[in-house]
Amino acid sequence: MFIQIRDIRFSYNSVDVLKDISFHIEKGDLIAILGNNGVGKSTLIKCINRILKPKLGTILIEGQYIEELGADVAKKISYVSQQNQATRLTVFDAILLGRKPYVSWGISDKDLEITKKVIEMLSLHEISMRFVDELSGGELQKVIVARALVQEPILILMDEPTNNLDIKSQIEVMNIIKRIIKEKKISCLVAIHDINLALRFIDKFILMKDGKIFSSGGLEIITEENFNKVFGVKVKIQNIDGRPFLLF
Ligand SMILES: Nc1ncnc2c1ncn2[C@@H]1O[C@H](COP(=O)(O)OP(=O)(O)OP(=O)(O)O)[C@@H](O)[C@H]1O
Repeated sequence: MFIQIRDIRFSYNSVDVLKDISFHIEKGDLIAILGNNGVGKSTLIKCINRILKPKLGTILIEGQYIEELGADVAKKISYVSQQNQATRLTVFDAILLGRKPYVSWGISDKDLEITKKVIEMLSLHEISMRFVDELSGGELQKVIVARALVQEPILILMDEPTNNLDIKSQIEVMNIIKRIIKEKKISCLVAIHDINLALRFIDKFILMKDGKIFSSGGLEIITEENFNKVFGVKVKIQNIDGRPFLLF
């Protein structure tokens, strides 16, 4: 298996937030983590990225314990966080920063080459010399995704990548994520609040409730019964153009 998350437990002070979380991620998977505010989505992402240290449990990346990877974790996993500060850097430099895990004695031709390729891939060439703090929310988000990509990870963790974006930018960012997962044969785990956006673009889900996985799987777990229990509200799910759509 590509990535295995086994029996993860995590508490802030003595409050248990994650309780025995286990699941696996296959190559090419795009998985949405869905659940109410405070259920532990961000905490789970931070545990996988080792920003937080779980109290119990193991994570295996391509069969290797994550602890054994040391600083090389940053070459395997990239992280798009909820808060992204716009800085006084050009788009090119901000994306190049994603090569940091590989830079030892200075920036190499390979670092520049990969950065240029990703800029091309995400059609950012026209804004590559603009300052990041002068970009729109959607442009900035694409830059953040680009920075995660130049890291050449096998897994991208994303915490609300479409927050504060208009509909057009949300669709654009989701399409980019889907395309990249397919082209690069990597995997992506996304915590996302916009359920209908997730249902439109994503085919695998982890439904979280009370710090646990309530259910995980494909579109078959997207049922009114599951959603009523997970979100604690009565919802209706309808099929529109072959995709489920949530009404509430
Ligand atoms: N640094 C912290 N110290 C103490 N408690 C925290 C800390 N960060 C988060 N928590 C608590 O842990 C629980 C899980 O938080 P987390 O941010 O993982 O949830 P989430 O599902 O991502 O929420 P949201 O959907 O609102 O982003 C919440 O009850 C939250 O208040």
